[in-house]
Order: sequence, then C-alpha cells, then structure tokens
Amino acid sequence: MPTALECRNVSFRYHKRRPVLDGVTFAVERGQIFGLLGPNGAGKSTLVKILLGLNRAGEGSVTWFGEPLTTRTRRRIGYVPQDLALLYDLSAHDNVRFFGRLNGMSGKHLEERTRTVLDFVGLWDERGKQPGEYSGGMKRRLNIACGIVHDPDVVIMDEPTVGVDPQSRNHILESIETLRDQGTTVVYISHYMEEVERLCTTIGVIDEGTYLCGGTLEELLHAHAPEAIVDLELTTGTTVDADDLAGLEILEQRSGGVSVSVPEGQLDVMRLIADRFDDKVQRFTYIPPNLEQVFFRLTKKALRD
Ligand SMILES: Nc1ncnc2c1ncn2[C@@H]1O[C@H](COP(=O)(O)OP(=O)(O)OP(=O)(O)O)[C@@H](O)[C@H]1O
Repeated sequence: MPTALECRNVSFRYHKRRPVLDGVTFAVERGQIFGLLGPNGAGKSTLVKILLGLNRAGEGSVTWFGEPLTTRTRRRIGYVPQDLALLYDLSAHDNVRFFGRLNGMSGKHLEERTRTVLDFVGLWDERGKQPGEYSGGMKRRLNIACGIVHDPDVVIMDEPTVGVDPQSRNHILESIETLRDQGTTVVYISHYMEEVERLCTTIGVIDEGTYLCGGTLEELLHAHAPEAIVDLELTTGTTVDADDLAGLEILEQRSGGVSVSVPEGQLDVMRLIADRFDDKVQRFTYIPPNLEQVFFRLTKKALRD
C-alpha cells in the first residue's frame, strides 16, 4: 500500500525549552484511519502543526505522498483543527464556500461541493444560520465541512469530538467511517481511547513527545497488554498477601483494594479470587485487554490523567 504520510525522526522544542517531540517516527498508508493517541500535553497538536508546515521541525523530515510539503501536496490535505476555525459573521454556507475558495475552488464545482459536504455533516437545512446560532456539536460538524470541502486525499482531524453531545459525537464518528469507505485517508488525533479503538485501522501511541509504539489494535494488545485486569474493592481492613493471589501479578495495591493482571478468560483465576476473598469483595471489575492498559504498561500512567 503506498504511503500517504511519513514522519521520520521529528524533534521539536519551543523557545529552547526541553523537547516537546523527540525522534517521532511513523508512517500512514493510504486508505487507513490512523489514530494518534496520547494524553493532554503529549505533543499531538505540536506534531500536527509540523505535519502541516506551520511549525518547523528542529530535526527530522515529513513527507506527503512521497514528497515534501508543497502548494500542490497541501491541496491534497484537509485539516480539521481542534480550536474551531469558523468565521462567526458569515452563514454556515458562506463559511464552507470561503474555505473552498482558499483551496482554489470556484464556480459550479465549489457550489456542488459546498452542498455535498453540508449534506454530509447534516447541516444543509441549517446552512443559512451563523455559527453563533449553532450548538457545540453543530459547530464541530461545520468545522469538518470546512476542512473537507476541497475533497482532500488525506484529512487530519485534531480532537474533532471534544465537548460535543453524544448524538453529534456519533454523527461525527459515522462520518469519518464514511470518509474511509470513500477512500480518504484519515489521521485521527484523540485522547479518547474508545474512539480510537472503534475507528482506527492503525494506532500510534505518544506520550511526553515520544512515540511509544504503533500497529493494529491486535498487535498493540498482543505486544503490550496480553492480559486482562481484575480490580477488587474489599471491605475496610482486609489485608492482601501476594500468596493469596497465587502468583498473579499485582499491578496496584491500595488501602481497601487491589488490581491484578489475569490471563484473559481464565475462569479458574476468578474462582480463586472469589474463594480467597469471599464476602470481603465489595466490587469486582473485569477489564479486558484494551488501549488504556497498553498505555499503562508502557508509562505506568493512566491515559486520562
Ligand atoms: N506555543 C507554545 N509555546 C510553548 N509551549 C507550548 C506551546 N504549545 C504547546 N506547548 C507545550 O508543548 C507540550 C505539548 O503540547 P501539545 O498542545 O502539542 O499537546 P497535545 O498532546 O496536543 O495536548 P492536548 O490534548 O491537551 O491538546 C505541552 O507541554 C504544552 O504546554
């Protein structure tokens, strides 16, 4: 599969401070939804600015479709920024037209694409309103329409669902799946594990400016989180001894509770835990292998910090 985007050994620092990105390397194949997952402050938005040529990498290189970023390659890229990029004294319709013109569009083609993308995000009937009259979710959807009006081959979406109601969130996620089905490559930046798990064909995990790992969800789980977690909340004063847990790895021990790693689907382990702690168990939570654990295993931090 040809490569849409390649980021090689990219490092960056603001004002000579410590590096915000440190040797970031990954590639996105065409047709993928590539998820870049990391907590707040990981360096995701800084990386996006470098990908788009808005910040200059201190070291390393970025190529799009095998070439450095040029005016020609730039027209093949769409960008949906995290901070809404809308003109509040124009109608939604004129906002989309405006971004189309910025991308060199005009005439019938611009009118047709404006209608197509406003339909696509479910705002055609509300096109006469200004963004100030829209809900948070509608503004996010208009932001997407403006970012894809020029029918780009690749779209970068930076946290497109932040602060939206569940209905708009679902609409946005479905739209992204439709874009993928139409052959658009999507770079999806998020700190929401569930969205990345649902949407993305390939996932890269970033923290404190370091690209920790990348691969399909199955590959990441297999390599970094092969086991499930059982979390027990116990009645006050219950002590937990490592011997009680028959050699299971204790991930976290706290006053009134313990988290252990258990081989997925091994019910005899569940029985052992139930027998040992019996009526002292106040709450039993089984967490199947997921991206949160991949992140925890690699950083010893929760993704949502
Ligand atoms: N213009 C700037 N000047 C100085 N430091 C900055 C600037 N922009 C971001 N930073 C710092 O760079 C680091 C990475 O920030 P960045 O916004 O890239 O992270 P992020 O992963 O996108 O976070 P979020 O999910 O909160 O948007 C943070 O420590 C942030 O404080």
